[in-house]
Amino acid sequence: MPEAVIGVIGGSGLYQMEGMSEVEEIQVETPFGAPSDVITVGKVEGVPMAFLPRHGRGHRLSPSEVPVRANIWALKSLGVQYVVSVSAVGSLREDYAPRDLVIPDQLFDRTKSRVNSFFEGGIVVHCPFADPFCPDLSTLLLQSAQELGDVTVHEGGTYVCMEGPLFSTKAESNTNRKLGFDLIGMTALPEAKLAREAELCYGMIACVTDYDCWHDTHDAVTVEMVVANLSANVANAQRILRAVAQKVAFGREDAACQCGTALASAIMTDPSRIPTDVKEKYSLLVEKYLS
Ligand SMILES: CSC[C@H]1O[C@H](OP(=O)(O)O)[C@H](O)[C@@H]1O
Ligand SMILES: Nc1ncnc2[nH]cnc12
Repeated sequence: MPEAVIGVIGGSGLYQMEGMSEVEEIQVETPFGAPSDVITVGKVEGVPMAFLPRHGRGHRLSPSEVPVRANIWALKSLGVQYVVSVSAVGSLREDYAPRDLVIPDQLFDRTKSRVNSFFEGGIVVHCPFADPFCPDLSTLLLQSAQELGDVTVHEGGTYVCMEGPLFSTKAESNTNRKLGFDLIGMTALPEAKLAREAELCYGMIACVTDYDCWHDTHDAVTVEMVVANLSANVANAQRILRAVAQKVAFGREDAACQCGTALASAIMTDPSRIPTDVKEKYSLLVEKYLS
């Protein structure tokens, strides 16, 4: 199997990575089934990258249907260390305007029916998650966006993840604003949690597509509005990805973040009590701690 240092999960409007060379399409199987689609592995600016469209090509999977465990496992199995999510988001504050980009730094979970962990069936793991986004990767994303010089990018913000697929009511949107949330979307969770369990650095380029439905002088969000604003943003997201790929090309051996050791003191179960078949199933994630 080809290897890649950086994995990109393309959200709404981003179904392929432009400018990739030496491209191979790989159908990866995982203990959690198949990912959203084939994974495209190739080189971007000479750096090996894996690209996966979160909703599948043609946007076939709703946010609740995305096979998140398979997606993260598949990227890990390709050697990925850095995962960048590109996501369409609604803005809950005036100064984060449609077509701006945001590198968020916090998440709030309002999902209702999603599996949040890889670990089950005889192995219990509690990972730290106070800072859900990798600070190092987020800094690289921010710097790369700023270096473009012609995009508006905001540093930080709390993304509240709703279940969807319907957009929020006005009561929900206004409440989310009062609670201090900055952005709303439907897909960052459990993706960020699973990336942490897989010891991957996870960061997001959030593309603001609308003001949800709270803003008196803007129409409530529609898919048409999202798509129109996204097409303007996706090209910029790809420019940032090209720059970031070059900055992470050599992997994270000297990284300051803790992402690569997130499981080091998180496995609660007495190793002697973990059944052999469970150890085997999870070897991609836990072998270095259990052998
Ligand atoms: C098409 S608007 C709603 C849709 O867009 C976002 O998806 P993604 O994060 O994959 O870009 C949002 O979370 C919803 O799934
Ligand atoms: N307003 C919104 N609510 C939830 N997800 C979104 N994705 C893009 N805009 C959104």
